[in-house]
Amino acid sequence: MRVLIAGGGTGGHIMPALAIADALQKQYQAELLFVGTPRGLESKLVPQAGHKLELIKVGQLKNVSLVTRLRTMLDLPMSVLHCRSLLKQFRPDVVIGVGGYASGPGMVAAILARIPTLAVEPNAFPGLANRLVGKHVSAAAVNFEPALKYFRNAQVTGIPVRAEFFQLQRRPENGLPHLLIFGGSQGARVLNRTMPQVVARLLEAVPGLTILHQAGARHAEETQAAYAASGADPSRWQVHAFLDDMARRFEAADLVLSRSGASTVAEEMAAGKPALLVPFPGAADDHQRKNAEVMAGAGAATLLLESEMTPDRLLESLTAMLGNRAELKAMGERARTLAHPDAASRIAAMACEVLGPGLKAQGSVPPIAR
Ligand SMILES: CC(=O)N[C@H]1[C@@H](OP(=O)(O)OP(=O)(O)OC[C@H]2O[C@@H](n3ccc(=O)[nH]c3=O)[C@H](O)[C@@H]2O)O[C@H](CO)[C@@H](O)[C@@H]1O
Repeated sequence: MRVLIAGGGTGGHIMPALAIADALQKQYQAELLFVGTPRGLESKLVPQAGHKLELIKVGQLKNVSLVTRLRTMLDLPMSVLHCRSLLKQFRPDVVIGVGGYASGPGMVAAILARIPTLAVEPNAFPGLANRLVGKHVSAAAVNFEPALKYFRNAQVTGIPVRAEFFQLQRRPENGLPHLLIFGGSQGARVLNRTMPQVVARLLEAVPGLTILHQAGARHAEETQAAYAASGADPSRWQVHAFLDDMARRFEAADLVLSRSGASTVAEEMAAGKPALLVPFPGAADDHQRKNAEVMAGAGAATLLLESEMTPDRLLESLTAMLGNRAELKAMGERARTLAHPDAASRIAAMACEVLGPGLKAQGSVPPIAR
């Protein structure tokens, strides 16, 4: 079967797309083509993973000036036409839209050409592209239940997370507490600025606590300096620019303080880690807040809005959470029940399900577990 995967932008879109591609190749020997934009992370990550990538021009619509929005609107028919010619050349049996810039034109072109489509939505509130095509797709795979209503034939499959997040050792009952702080791939300025103001008091309030803080490449130096100037015992905290071995870092943590990007939250669920979530308020349509609400609603995380996050409120929340190990453990277990270890294979199976019966008969397509 031939599958075209459209979309990208940030790691949050492209990482799940690559995992789905992997499952499609392994389970169904699928032939793949990615369609993305030159400014998205896909232009680096997709060729690196050994896949073919076609680039189209698509502008931004969210959180940009009116002029940029108008230009994007004017460019859109051209992007759809470009996708249409790619569809003619590649002749996919199904088009998967993973959200992000190239997803909208790719899916619109497929729907107009009556090619089966599968939308993948990582966030609790879908992005603009997926909201526009949601009711016209053949089926949709979503990460969170609140997103179901925006699509036709939608199922909660979760989004793929690296396998090692599911295989972590449980924390020892009586070990010294450890806090992991990270703000997504670029770090979170508000965490970088607020933590140094409270770290000395936090370490005093929670005996034995150690902290690992990922600050992002651009802010690591100043965050490190602010921690150093805080007077906190330097043997009990570390600041890093980026963490390559995130699963191991999760394993060592009793609590994670983070943003609530879709993959971040999915990894916390997979790892069974309780979290204090501070959604990025600038995320399109405030979707990080909705992602966080799903985890908090299940009793697996505490939600702290950036607008309400004074240093004292942050200190209070961290001290209260770290001071109650039994509750942290229970929250972690609740997080684990929300995880979806079979997300990639279920999404690959859904891609097969939306094909016509003739094509389905060519591959061994397992029924979708409901
Ligand atoms: C600012 C913004 O709009 N971000 C969006 C973007 O998230 P973005 O791609 O930034 O964030 P996600 O939380 O989805 O993923 C971050 C990924 O980076 C990894 N990581 C991070 C730091 C580090 O040091 N090492 C490391 O490996 C994490 O383990 C995770 O796998 O796409 C997501 C999926 O649509 C959205 O939910 C987010 O709201």
